[in-house]
Amino acid sequence: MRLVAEDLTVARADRIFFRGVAFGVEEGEALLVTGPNGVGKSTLLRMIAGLLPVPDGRIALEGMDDRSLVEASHYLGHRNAMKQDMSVRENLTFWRQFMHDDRFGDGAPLFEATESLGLGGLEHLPFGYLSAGQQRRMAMARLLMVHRPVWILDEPTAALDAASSEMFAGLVGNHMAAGGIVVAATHQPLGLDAVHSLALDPKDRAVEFAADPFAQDGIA
Ligand SMILES: Nc1ncnc2c1ncn2[C@@H]1O[C@H](COP(=O)(O)OP(=O)(O)OP(=O)(O)O)[C@@H](O)[C@H]1O
Repeated sequence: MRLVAEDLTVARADRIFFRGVAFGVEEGEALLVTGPNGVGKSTLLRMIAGLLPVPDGRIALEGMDDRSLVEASHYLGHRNAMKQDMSVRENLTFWRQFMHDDRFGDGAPLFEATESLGLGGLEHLPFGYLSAGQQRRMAMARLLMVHRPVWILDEPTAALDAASSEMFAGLVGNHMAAGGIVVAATHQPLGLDAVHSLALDPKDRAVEFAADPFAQDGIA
């Protein structure tokens, strides 16, 4: 299994940020995407996750003929994608049912996943009752509850204290040791081995408009 990008154009709506982006990430490796605010890290991650179109070039997961990159990926964005008024258990159960795929086998049971994140016993609470760091960690439980070989993580540790960041680095390290691939946008080192880095530099930004910059169609 290998995640590859070739001659990729990174663009959002009608704005082209970078051309010719390329990388390759093997099993057991991570790619850290770095760069200042607004440079295009989240845009690139959303393209890899299939949430934004690829205007030019190619992103693919090679060596998994029966599964597309989107099917093989977990995407943890800036936001946690959990309903504030629903309990933690209801939120996580929804995600397991929504993402379950027999081809990948079963993940950890709900209570084991929350325990692994140091949050066992809080499953009955409305998600909105948890602190910002607890919410972030609970959102990570779905990475454990549903197997996906590729984890796409947007600033995963932004709300976490040092101990929680270290715990998360351990989970990511386990995923990589089991042959998983990680792509993470981050402003902080994640403490991982086998890491490639892709620094998006504003100096290299293309900043082109692909079409009428005032057109509203296609705003993602
Ligand atoms: N929905 C959208 N439609 C059009 N442009 C957007 C949209 N969301 C973000 N942008 C623009 O795309 C550019 C890149 O944003 P992006 O979120 O990818 O940056 P980033 O590197 O992840 O930043 P940060 O470090 O602040 O998270 C920014 O100029 C931003 O204003």
